[in-house]
Amino acid sequence: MVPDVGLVPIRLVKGNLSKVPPHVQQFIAKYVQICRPKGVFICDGSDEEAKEMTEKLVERGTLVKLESMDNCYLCRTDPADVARVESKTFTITREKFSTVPHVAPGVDGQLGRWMSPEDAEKELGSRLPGCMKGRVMYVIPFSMGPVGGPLSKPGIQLTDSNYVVLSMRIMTRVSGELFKVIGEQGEFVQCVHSIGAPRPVERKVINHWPCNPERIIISQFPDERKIVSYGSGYGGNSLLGKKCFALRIASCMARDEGWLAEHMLIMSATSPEGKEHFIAAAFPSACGKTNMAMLTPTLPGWKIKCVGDDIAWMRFDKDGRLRAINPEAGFFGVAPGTNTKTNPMAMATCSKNTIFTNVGMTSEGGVYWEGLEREVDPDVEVSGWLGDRKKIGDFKKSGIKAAHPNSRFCTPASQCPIIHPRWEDPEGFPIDAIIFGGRRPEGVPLVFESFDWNHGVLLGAALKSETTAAAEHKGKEIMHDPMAMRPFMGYNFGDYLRHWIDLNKPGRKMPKIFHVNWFRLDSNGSFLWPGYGDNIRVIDWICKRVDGQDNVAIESPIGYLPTEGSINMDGLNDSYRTPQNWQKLFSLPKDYWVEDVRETRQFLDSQVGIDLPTPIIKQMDLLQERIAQM
Ligand SMILES: Nc1nc2c(ncn2[C@@H]2O[C@H](COP(=O)(O)OP(=O)(O)OP(=O)(O)O)[C@@H](O)[C@H]2O)c(=O)[nH]1
Ligand SMILES: O=C([O-])CC(=O)C(=O)O
Ligand SMILES: [Mn+2]
Repeated sequence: MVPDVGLVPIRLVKGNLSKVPPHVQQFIAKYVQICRPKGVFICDGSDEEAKEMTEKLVERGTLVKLESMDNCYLCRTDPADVARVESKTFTITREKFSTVPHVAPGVDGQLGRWMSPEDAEKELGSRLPGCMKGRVMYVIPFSMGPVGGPLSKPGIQLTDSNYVVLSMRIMTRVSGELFKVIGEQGEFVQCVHSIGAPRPVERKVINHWPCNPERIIISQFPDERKIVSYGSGYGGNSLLGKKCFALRIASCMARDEGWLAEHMLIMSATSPEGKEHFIAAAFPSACGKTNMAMLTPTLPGWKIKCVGDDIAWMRFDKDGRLRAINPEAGFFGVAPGTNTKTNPMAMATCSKNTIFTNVGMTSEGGVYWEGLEREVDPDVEVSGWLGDRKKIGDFKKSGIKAAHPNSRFCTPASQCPIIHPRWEDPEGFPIDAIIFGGRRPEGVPLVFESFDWNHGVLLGAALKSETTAAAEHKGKEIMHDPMAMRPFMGYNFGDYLRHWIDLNKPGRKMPKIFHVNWFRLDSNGSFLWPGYGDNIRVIDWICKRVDGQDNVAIESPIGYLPTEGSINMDGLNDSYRTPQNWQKLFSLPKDYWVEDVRETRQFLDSQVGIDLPTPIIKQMDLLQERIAQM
């Protein structure tokens, strides 16, 4: 029920309600009525607004100014609020099976979590009323994609967290202009966020980071294009434009409107001959998208340009090309492991105007995390994300991490030195290749190519990876993460696969589909492949395939593999260039693959059940037959 605006006093702290279209006013009024903030602040996205807010947060202690950097700030969260909480993330639809597949009886479904509208009302009804008492409700008008662009979508986020306001300004396009756009278009995605800590707070506030981790709920209502998130201030839980909107809600919009919303980076690779190829790649969280999107090539003559590092919205144009935009405006990147060797472009990007969360801070007011050992003076003292002060070496010795493994930088994409000069082109870029990949310590070669589109969709559906710190999982295990979308699926995964398969229509130029694995290990546990900038060697091969070179690939049971020597190893350490190493990188142990495909089949059968599209079942049959004959 939407209350009459006239009946609800919207006490404005700042901003101008007259520019806000009536239906947006109603949305605000409804949640003022429910959440009871002490006032409403309508954001305009201006720099002054950010400056004022930042100063206030520094005064309060929520942000620490990083004195040796340019307009950079450190935020430390409550240690109980450091990652996405998949177990508390739900999709709410009337019909259960529009959200989740028909899993086999007795099987615990892993592809999406459904909640009934009645239960959602109960859960939210016990949380939202009065949840913003004593706090200001900020109204953030934002656009995913360039404002007003043909592939773009607007949203309004209500939040009681200033950290979220500042981060949303970096990650999305926040602008008062959007009230006009929404006034004209009508539609917008409703995003409601509360940290769940009304004043006076009942739970002890740690690190000036009020939150309510015991009661977290992240709820998506695809039919209403609405998101309600409660209890967490962190990342994908709270920056609602990102995973909740641009993946979970947008994948439903994409299903309805015939396009794709995917957990993919977008990059361009220009060969020494000057030919530019556009690539989209899906790897699960913390598996290398940001790194690949802006890699520094070690092969001479290649140029990489970054379009996006996490999310791609893609739609076929009238000429049958799949065009991709990056709906985001910033990078929310994993800090540990990032340094001037592995990812110099990310280091340059986050050297100014950046908010760091849960990293360490040097006594000089710089940042420190695991991976920066060689770039920070070893004699300098670092205060870790938990507040303990030690020298770098002592962190190492004690086994305590200076930065949380999921600590992040939140930084404007426009600052990336190799951002594509047309990265904000509202029409997007034509994708030549789609890559899937994960952390696969065993059995899976560095790169292979699907035989065709449907086989490629199976590669995505069968994606697995070792778990990382990006979500609440404990320990390392190989987990299925189909299409790198398991935590972000907005609807029934069987329907989603069907949607992918149905995209292949006559007259369309379908991208080629590949699978990569930078993470295969030697018997002594070290990586067989140098990774990072050397991944250009694999991209080089992929581009050759896109250009139709037949002599660089041979058929194998799992797809086309590079012919020996067709990956350029020039300049690599001798140990990488031996035939033995090639063998280790590309071997297909039969026992491993027999078991892998059996396990994948069992996973898809039990998890997707009768919703599994016939073409995927057929692809599984073919794969299993080919492997049996190995
Ligand atoms: N060995 C190896 N590690 C890599 C490579 N690329 C990335 N990594 C490591 O993987 C971790 C995550 O990399 P990111 O690029 O931030 O992952 P992401 O997919 O963007 O993660 P999200 O932002 O969570 O979606 C970092 O610690 C990297 O150092 C690679 O080619 N080889
Ligand atoms: O959602 C987040 O918190 C960060 C992210 O990009 C991911 O986990 O894939
Ligand atoms: Mn991500």
